[in-house]
Amino acid sequence: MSQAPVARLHNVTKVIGKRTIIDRVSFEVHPGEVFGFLGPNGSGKTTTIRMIVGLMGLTSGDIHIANHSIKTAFPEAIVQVGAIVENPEMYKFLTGYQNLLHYARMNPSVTKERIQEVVELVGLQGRIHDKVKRYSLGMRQRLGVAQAIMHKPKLLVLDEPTNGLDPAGIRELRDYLRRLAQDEGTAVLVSSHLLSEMELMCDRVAILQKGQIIDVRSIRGDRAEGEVGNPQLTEVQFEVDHPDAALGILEGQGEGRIVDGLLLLSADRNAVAAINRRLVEAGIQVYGIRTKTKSLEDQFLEMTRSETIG
Ligand SMILES: Nc1ncnc2c1ncn2[C@@H]1O[C@H](COP(=O)(O)OP(=O)(O)OP(=O)(O)O)[C@@H](O)[C@H]1O
Repeated sequence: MSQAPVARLHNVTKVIGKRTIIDRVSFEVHPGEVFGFLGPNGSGKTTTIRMIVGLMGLTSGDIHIANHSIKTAFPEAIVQVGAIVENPEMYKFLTGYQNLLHYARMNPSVTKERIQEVVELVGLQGRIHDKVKRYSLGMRQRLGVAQAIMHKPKLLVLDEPTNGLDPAGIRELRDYLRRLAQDEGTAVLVSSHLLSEMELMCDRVAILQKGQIIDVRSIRGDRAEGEVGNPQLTEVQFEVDHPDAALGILEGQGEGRIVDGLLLLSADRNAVAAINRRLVEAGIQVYGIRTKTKSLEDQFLEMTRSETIG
């Protein structure tokens, strides 16, 4: 991507007491991108987000927002951030519009035209003059997002925005976040512990495990409609006469193991033919080869399984 990143985390580390909660986390979020911050409960998503939005200091490393360091140029950096980290405070006895007007008064740069614009962006135009107490959870969240983007921040940060939403609410959230990213060029950072939701919503995800980033990957673009997951990594099953010998021959060709007399390899799909040739040339009889494309779901579960086992 050629455009400068809106958010750049570089070796962000947080130590609380003697525990390193966040360990050298680095990633970038670009303009117009919906970026997922994915990790199991307790992996450190909220802590990282609190540092990005200035609610918590860093132990080391740095965060740049629109090229301003939050350590050395905090006011310039933070003005470019809109966020919903905890539940947004709304006056339930006022209408959605009155709530937005109330926040707009605190920020002289926000015009009535801008309020109208954000109301349309989040799709609340039909209900904006209803009292907030009559809003569903999804509508309250839209109002929260409308409020967070009123001052045209370059970065919008939402911590677990799908929590409590039904599938229709999640779909709507996805649609208006994409509209926001496309129409206003906003970089959107959303956290979640649910991969299935991130796959529907995001262009890229970073996977966090025990305070460390273990993977950053694209999850859109190269997959067909309805197909889930990234087709690059494949689990290949080789049925051979001597699995142990075959495993030895393939040492260094990717992760391998023997299960029920079958040799299982995690390998790039394109490498399968070369692996087969190597086995045959070494005198191994190959009776069958089966490939199974690992979905991002499989990989995420594999990556995070150690977390639950301990
Ligand atoms: N102020 C604190 N003092 C001590 N430990 C903390 C503090 N804040 C967070 N932690 C610990 O840091 C780890 C990461 O917590 P964090 O809330 O960032 O994770 P998370 O990925 O957002 O999880 P969840 O989805 O459950 O909120 C947890 O083990 C938590 O207990």
